[in-house]
This record gives sequence, C-alpha cells and structure tokens, in this order.
Amino acid sequence: MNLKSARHLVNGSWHTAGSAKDVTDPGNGSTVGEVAWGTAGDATKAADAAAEAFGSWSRTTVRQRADLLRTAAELLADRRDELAHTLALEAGKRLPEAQGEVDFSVEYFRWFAEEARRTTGTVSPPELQGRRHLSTRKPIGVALSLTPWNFPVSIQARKLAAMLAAGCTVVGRVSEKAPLAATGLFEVLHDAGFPAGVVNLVHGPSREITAALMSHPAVRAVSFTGSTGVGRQIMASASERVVRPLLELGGNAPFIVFEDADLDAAVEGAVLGRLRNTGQSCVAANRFLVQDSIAEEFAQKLGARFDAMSIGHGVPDDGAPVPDLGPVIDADRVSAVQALVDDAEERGARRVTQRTSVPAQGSFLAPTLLADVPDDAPLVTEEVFGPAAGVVTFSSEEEAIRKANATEMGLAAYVWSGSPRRGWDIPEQLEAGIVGVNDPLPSVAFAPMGGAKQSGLGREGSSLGLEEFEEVQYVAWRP
Ligand SMILES: NC(=O)c1ccc[n+]([C@@H]2O[C@H](COP(=O)([O-])OP(=O)(O)OC[C@H]3O[C@@H](n4cnc5c(N)ncnc54)[C@H](O)[C@@H]3O)[C@@H](O)[C@H]2O)c1
Ligand SMILES: O=C[C@H](O)CS(=O)(=O)O
Repeated sequence: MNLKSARHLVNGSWHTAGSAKDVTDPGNGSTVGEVAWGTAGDATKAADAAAEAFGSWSRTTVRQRADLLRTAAELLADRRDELAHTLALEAGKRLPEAQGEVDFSVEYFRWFAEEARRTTGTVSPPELQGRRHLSTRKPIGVALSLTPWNFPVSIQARKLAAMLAAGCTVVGRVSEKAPLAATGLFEVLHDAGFPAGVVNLVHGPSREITAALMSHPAVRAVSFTGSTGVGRQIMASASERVVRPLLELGGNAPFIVFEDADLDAAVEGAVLGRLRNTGQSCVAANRFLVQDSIAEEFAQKLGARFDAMSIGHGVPDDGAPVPDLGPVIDADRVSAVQALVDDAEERGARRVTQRTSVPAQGSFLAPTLLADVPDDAPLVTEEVFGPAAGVVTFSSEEEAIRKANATEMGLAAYVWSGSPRRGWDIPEQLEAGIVGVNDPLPSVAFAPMGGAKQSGLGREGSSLGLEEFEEVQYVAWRP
C-alpha cells in the first residue's frame, strides 16, 4: 500500500494530478506524507467515471455486491496494522484507538455485505381484480461521500459500505488534515476488485471540489459528516439540484449523572466519553449535568482521573507505553479549546484539574475540568471538540431534561442511573438521536447513527443506512 501519498482514484487508476500539500503529524509537527491537490476538473472527471459505471454496477446482483464487500472487509482486516499506524500518525491518535477505528471500519463492510441481501420490496393486495401493486428499492445513483479528519477511516467506511451495498457508484473526498489512511481504505476497495469507476476519490480544495461534484448531473445523493456550519452549506447546495442530503453534524452531548448512579462507573464512563480521541468525537460527552447531591464528589473523582493521565505522542518510541492521551489535530484546535476554558474561568467557573504541563512540540492540551460553570458559558453551550469540559448541576429530573435539551444540537446524550425506570423514561424525553444509558460508547455498525435538530438528517449504519441510498419505485400493473 502507498500510505505516504494520498492520490486521486478515478476510473480505476491512481494519479497525482495537480500540486500536493504536506500532511503533518499533530504529535510533533513532522511531515507524514503528502496529499494530491486537484481541481474542479479532477472532481468532474471522477463524477463522470462514477456516472459511466453506474449503469452496470447498479444492475449487479446483491450476491455480487455482498461478495465484494466481504472481500473488502477481509482485506481491510489484513491491512489493519499498517493502516492504523499511518492513521495514528496523521490524525494524532493513540495507536490502540487507531487500531480500534480500523476494526470498526471492518464491521461496516461485514454488516452491509449482509444487509445488501435484504433489499426487499412489497406486494400490496389489490382492490381491483387482477391489478398488482409492487414497490421495489433501487440504487439512487452516484453518491458523494464527504468526510472529516477525526475518524477519517471509519466515517468513510460507514458511508462507502452502505452506498456500494445499495448499488450506487461513489465519489469520495476526505479531509486534507488526515487523508492518508482514508486513501488506504479506497486502495482496499480498488484491490478487492470493485470495477473501474465504481469507487472514485478526489483530493483538493474543499469548496471547489465539492461545488464541482454537487453540480454534476449524475450526482443524486450526498452524505456529509462534519460541522453544522458546513453541513448547512452542503444542504443549501443540495437544494439546487434536489440532491438527497444525509448530514451527520456537530453535537453537544449532555452526560447526565443521577444520584442513584454507580458513581465510580459514571466517572470511568465520563473519562471515556469525554477523552476518547482526545475529545474530538461528534458523540463525545460535551458537558456533565450532575445531580447537586453528588456533583462535588463526581467532579473531584473525575478531576483526579484527568490529572493522572499521561500525555504524549500516540505512537511512542519502541517499548515505551502508549500514553493515556494524545494531541489534538492542530494548533487551531488547541487555541479554540483553550479559549472556551479561559472564557468559562472568566465567567466564574472553578478549576478542578491542575495546570499540568504538556509536551512542548505538537498540539497538546492537558485535560481540563471546570465546576460551577454558568449555564450560558460557551464551554457548555458549544461543541468543545477537545479534552475539556464543565460540570453543571441540577436538582430534579425535570431540570436535568430541560438543561439537556437546551441546545440546537441533538446527536448523542448519556444517562447514568441505577434506576431501570430512568433507563426507559429519560431517553424518551431527550432530544437526541443516540442515547447511551450507563454506556459511554454506543456506536455499533448494526444500530442507527444520526442526529436530531441541527445535528443532522438521516441515519447511517443499520438497515436504515442502506435506505438512504435507495429510491423506492412503485409499480402499478394491470396484466
Ligand atoms: N455527526 C457525526 O457523525 C460527526 C462525526 C464526525 C465529526 N462530526 C463533526 O465534524 C466537526 C469536526 O470536523 P471538521 O473540523 O473536519 O469539520 P468541517 O465541517 O470543517 O469539515 C468537514 C469536511 O468538510 C470539508 N469542508 C470544510 N469546509 C467546506 C466547505 N465550505 N465546503 C465543502 N466542504 C468543506 C473539510 O475539508 C472536511 O473534509 C465537528 O463539528 C464534529 O462534531 C460529526
Ligand atoms: O465523530 C463521530 C464518530 O463517528 C463517532 S463514533 O465512532 O461513531 O462513535
């Protein structure tokens, strides 16, 4: 595999048209590889190839598609360590988390290989003698898969596996901040034997490439994961040609801890929920809502866990242990998270964690927990996307739910309680697409992933993920 150079894949051939940009390691600023920097013309060629391939690919049998997806899953599993190593370097991940991301990606190919075979329709009983009514599901057309840097492999896998299972052809664009391992994923698909033009990839300036792809007449669906701001722009441009949008956008997940929760388990859940991928996950626990009777104990225990974390490069030199926390993606993310923390402190929030020093080279931040955070502090009203969070208190179930829902975001939410009743009742009242009850890591390939409110439209994974790339056709038939 060529994991040093992220090239374009167009109509079954790899190339590096245009200029190139360096890809850097957030853990030390060194160059990891380079990404080809194409133009709108390259994007149009990729969409042309996908359009040309659609006719024959959309008519393959589900058996053929399932077999290729299974082959891709096996090949991806074989290349796991190589891909994970590059992914860890370019995205600043801890090596075990990068390995976990590739393993998770394999699951999407396995799941959609199976799900492809369940693309069934219905036959409705007629009201007139002899008449027939059938509905069938067909691939929607050329689909775009546009993804961010935080889980660059698994988010592409979630989209690509569903699109290909449905019978769509694809053009992908990945974030220039972490394009190498994701390009390795496209190489897996190419090597697995997907026919020329079925899977295409183009790198380059986001606006120009996306605009060219969105205006291509064969493009019928766009699946975008990223910030809500860019998601709005994608949705606006999708309206011009009535392209079907699937949007997985930002979050602001409340992590609600009731006084009947197992406190130590809640603290461990909070560590994972907040600090997985150095806090840069769309489903991350963004703010801690804790019942006032246990809030101080929760904050002290969580603060102590944060303070005890080792911080360093996610792929340490030979023999050294992997640290508990890696870098964030770049210096801009360091400043953005730091600004939220400084602002909350200026508003009167109390620092629970110590001021730990971090490695001088690379984009590092010490994990930070603040208590007594005012309800209107951006640290709790905005998506932090980094290793910092605030604790806000509540006194009743009603107050917890009101505060949890007081956001335009609605991707994930977490509830920690020992009460089975609360396990049922609270999720029903939360405006979130995903709820973890005593579970900080809800994502699995076979369950629907997606958000409510401004966190997005549509669902990925599960059987619903396949339907996003299908068109239902109804046939009324008088034999
Ligand atoms: N809901 C989810 O499943 C999910 C998953 C991961 C990340 N996210 C969200 O993504 C955000 C962080 O990722 P990010 O910083 O890469 O997001 P981003 O929106 O800045 O970028 C996402 C992708 O869009 C591209 N892009 C940027 N500006 C664009 C434009 N004007 N037109 C077209 N494309 C453009 C980027 O190059 C990148 O590939 C967070 O808000 C996070 O919550 C959501
Ligand atoms: O950033 C969002 C990720 O897609 C979250 S998860 O890997 O699905 O949990």
